[in-house]
Amino acid sequence: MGYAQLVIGPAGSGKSTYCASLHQHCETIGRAVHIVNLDPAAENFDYPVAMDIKELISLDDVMEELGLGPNGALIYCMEHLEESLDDWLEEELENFAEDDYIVFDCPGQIELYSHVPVFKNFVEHLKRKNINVCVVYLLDSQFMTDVAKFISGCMASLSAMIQLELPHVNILSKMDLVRNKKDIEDYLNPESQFLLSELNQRMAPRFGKLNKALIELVDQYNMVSFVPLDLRKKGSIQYILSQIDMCIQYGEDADVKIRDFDPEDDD
Ligand SMILES: Nc1nc2c(ncn2[C@@H]2O[C@H](COP(=O)(O)OP(=O)(O)OP(=O)(O)O)[C@@H](O)[C@H]2O)c(=O)[nH]1
Repeated sequence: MGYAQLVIGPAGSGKSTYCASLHQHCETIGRAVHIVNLDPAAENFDYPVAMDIKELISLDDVMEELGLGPNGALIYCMEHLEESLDDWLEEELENFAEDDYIVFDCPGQIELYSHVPVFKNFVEHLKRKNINVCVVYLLDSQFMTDVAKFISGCMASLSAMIQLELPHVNILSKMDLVRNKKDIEDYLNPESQFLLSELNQRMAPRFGKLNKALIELVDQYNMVSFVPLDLRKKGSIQYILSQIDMCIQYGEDADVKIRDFDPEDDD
């Protein structure tokens, strides 16, 4: 049995930074984790790259040779990955041991998880290899300055949840940039009518029913349960890792002791 995280989220939400911090943390606690780059446009990495899609195909080559723009070229690259699941991916996965823990750092184009079936097929392939996969969706905490951005971020996460049908952990990234916790509490409290009243204020009255339905959808899918990630706090990444481990049943048989961590603690 192997284990994997599929790290997704909008562009710039902090996916690669999370992967690098996770790698560093695992190194400190003596736990093996392999980070894989699945972004054909990525250039610089703060973690050792265990496997790289750019060895299969690179965005620059596709743009140059096919005369495509960045978005078209990205879709082309990912469709090429999809076509190469049984050969390139299969061969690359052979370099890992059966019970290895792999973290896939994915591109930020959100349509890859909502419209295009590439990641659906990618995770199906991993499942056939007996790998337990968890989706880790990062949302930038700065989205919580704007109700429309927050709702669209939630909807994107929800689409990925429905499309990929995997255990799913939502992370609120860049918590070090949140000056006042009160600012985000309103967004995360389903009881407060804050989101609905903000949306209603923004839009014409005829959208009232639509706004209500959207907010109910967010509540029903438990989308408000975000785990905060504050890289300044020592226990933050370990807390997130333990949540994900639980989802994919990693280390169930091992005698692992994880210090209880309260994400609200400052140390
Ligand atoms: N303050 C702060 N900045 C962060 C944090 N995480 C990421 N950043 C910054 O946010 C920017 C984007 O971070 P990345 O990790 O490259 O984000 P990404 O989601 O991998 O981006 P794409 O690959 O473009 O989709 C960089 O400038 C990071 O330094 C964080 O926890 N706190």
